[in-house]
Amino acid sequence: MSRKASDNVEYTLRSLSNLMGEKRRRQADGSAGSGAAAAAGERSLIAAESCSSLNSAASGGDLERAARRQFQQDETPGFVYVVSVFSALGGFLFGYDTGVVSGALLLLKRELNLDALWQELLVSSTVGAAALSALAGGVLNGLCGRRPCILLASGLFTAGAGVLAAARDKETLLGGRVVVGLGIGVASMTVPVYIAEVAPPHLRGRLVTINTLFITGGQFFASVVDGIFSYLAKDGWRYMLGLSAVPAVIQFFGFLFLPESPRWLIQKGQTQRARRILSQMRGNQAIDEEYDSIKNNIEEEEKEVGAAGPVICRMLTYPPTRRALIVGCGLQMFQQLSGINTVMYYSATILQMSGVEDDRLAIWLAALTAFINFIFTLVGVWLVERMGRRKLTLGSLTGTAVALLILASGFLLSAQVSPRITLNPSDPSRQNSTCTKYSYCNGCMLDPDCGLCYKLNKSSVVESSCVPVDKDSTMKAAWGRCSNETVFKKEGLFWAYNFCPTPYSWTALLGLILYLVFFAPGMGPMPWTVNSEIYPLWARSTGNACSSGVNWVFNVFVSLTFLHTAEYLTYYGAFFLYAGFAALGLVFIYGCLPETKGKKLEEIESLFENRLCTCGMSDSDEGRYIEYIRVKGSNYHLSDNDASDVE
Ligand SMILES: O[C@H]1[C@H](O)[C@@H](O)[C@H](O)[C@@H](O)[C@H]1O
Repeated sequence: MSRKASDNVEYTLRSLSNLMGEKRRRQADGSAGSGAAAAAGERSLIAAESCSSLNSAASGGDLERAARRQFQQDETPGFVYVVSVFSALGGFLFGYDTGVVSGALLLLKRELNLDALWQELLVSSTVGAAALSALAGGVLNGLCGRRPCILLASGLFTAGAGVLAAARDKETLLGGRVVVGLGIGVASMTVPVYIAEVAPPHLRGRLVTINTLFITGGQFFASVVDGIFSYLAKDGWRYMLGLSAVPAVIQFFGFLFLPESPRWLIQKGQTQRARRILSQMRGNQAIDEEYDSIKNNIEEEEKEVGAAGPVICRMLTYPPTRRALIVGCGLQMFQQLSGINTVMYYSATILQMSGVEDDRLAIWLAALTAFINFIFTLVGVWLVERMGRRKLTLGSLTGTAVALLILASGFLLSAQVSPRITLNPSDPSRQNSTCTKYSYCNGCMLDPDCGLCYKLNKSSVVESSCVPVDKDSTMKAAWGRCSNETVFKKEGLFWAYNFCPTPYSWTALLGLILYLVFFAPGMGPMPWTVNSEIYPLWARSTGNACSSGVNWVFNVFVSLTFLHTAEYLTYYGAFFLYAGFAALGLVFIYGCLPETKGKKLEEIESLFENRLCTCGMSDSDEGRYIEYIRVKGSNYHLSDNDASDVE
């Protein structure tokens, strides 16, 4: 089954064009002349061959013109983009439905009187359901194909949005959130696979990364919708939760007209349909070679791995797929362990900590955070085919780890200069409260039931007291000086829930911004992109199901443990811990993640033939651009050093 890259030969004038461009650049440098002559003498590669088309274009000018003409004609048809964008609506819904709930909860908890447990249930039920359905999605994808799974996901999104918008009680809401979660899980594992399978190799990274762009776009859009409808105290949450039906319906109807993945069809023996769809996706480009390569690959796979036993067992017993699975799941695990969702969730507090007093402003600034995540994912779309997956992921995770250290240091410095509590007012209802036991703001801040009421003298905190927070709104105290928002603000009092006002708060803000700038282009999208390409066809659905499942399981794990981790290790401890995970992830990625840029899906398996985690050793080869050119049945392997041979 293993195919050496050199077996997958490609006759490509585009490569010639690239090589000639390189040659021209060298000539312009004035240094190419002698080198070119020597190299040409050594291997008069192309000229010596009897390829009539090349011979007829013997002069460099003709050849170049022919290459350019071919290059211009080889344009990717718009259809591939249409298909990718329609599929990526699944990513948008994933982002929207995971992002919108925080704003909806602010309104819901008042209207339906939700306690902490119910709020927690409404958030984690979706993520938990997504974990389960991502795992089940593997079987569905293998049996029914990618298209029915995308249709199923959009159906679930639509149904879930309808139930949520019309819900009369919390139980119905819970049901709706579970249905939406089932849709998210199926979409999160199917969409990247589908896009990777229809995209041409040179655009695959970019098109799959667009799916993550849609995820972060969905999160941004959700935060804007939350901001807008937060002004509508009654039923605002119905609009927030119901709006996702719009893109879901668009995707559903769009996909009724869009095709199945040609690779899946070939695997199922529906070769005529597969050929038709493949040529639709490739426009004027010849598809024979790609078609044969996919077909041969499937046949070889069947011969070598056999079809007996569950796919996951076959994957685990066959070393290349076992290694790919470890890399894919490892990437997803480290994505979540670097704390993205905690940082996003916590952004409003970090912003408040840095001096944003107004609650509404904090909501809008949280939308700004989501916007930074979105815009820098766009940078990733731009970079992925330039830098390649490996360098982009390594660079991104290094920056993420440094940003986490800055974020943690911000919290650490703030904790060290944590204001002292100087006033201890007694509860008028004489109820016992834990809040009075804290002598410093730091302890008060970590207790979810308490907040700090204080005044400012220049920039120092004075007359501070730790008092219970109002059960309905974390923006004010349950009783005392800070219990009436309009009055206490007029009197020059401030209320801090979840944070302590200190002169170092800006460090945390800097850490937050740097975190998003570095995380979003690489660690955000690459785990999804890489997973969509590293498994051979027979293992692709199962591989993606497992790795998406790992992503969701760690997502739940990190979100559920954050508050406890912060309680035991304090905030800075929690962020130092994430920085530690990011550092471990760096070692893992440096050692184990091979470069998949520009390779055909069928070639990628050969990257996992060597022992696991030996990629770091071959880093020096990475920059070399390798082209395989078939000239009348012969295979030539040209490194960039051979560019001069072409003319
Ligand atoms: O790739 C995405 C993206 O980075 C999102 O912002 C994040 O919320 C998801 O958990 C992650 O899987």
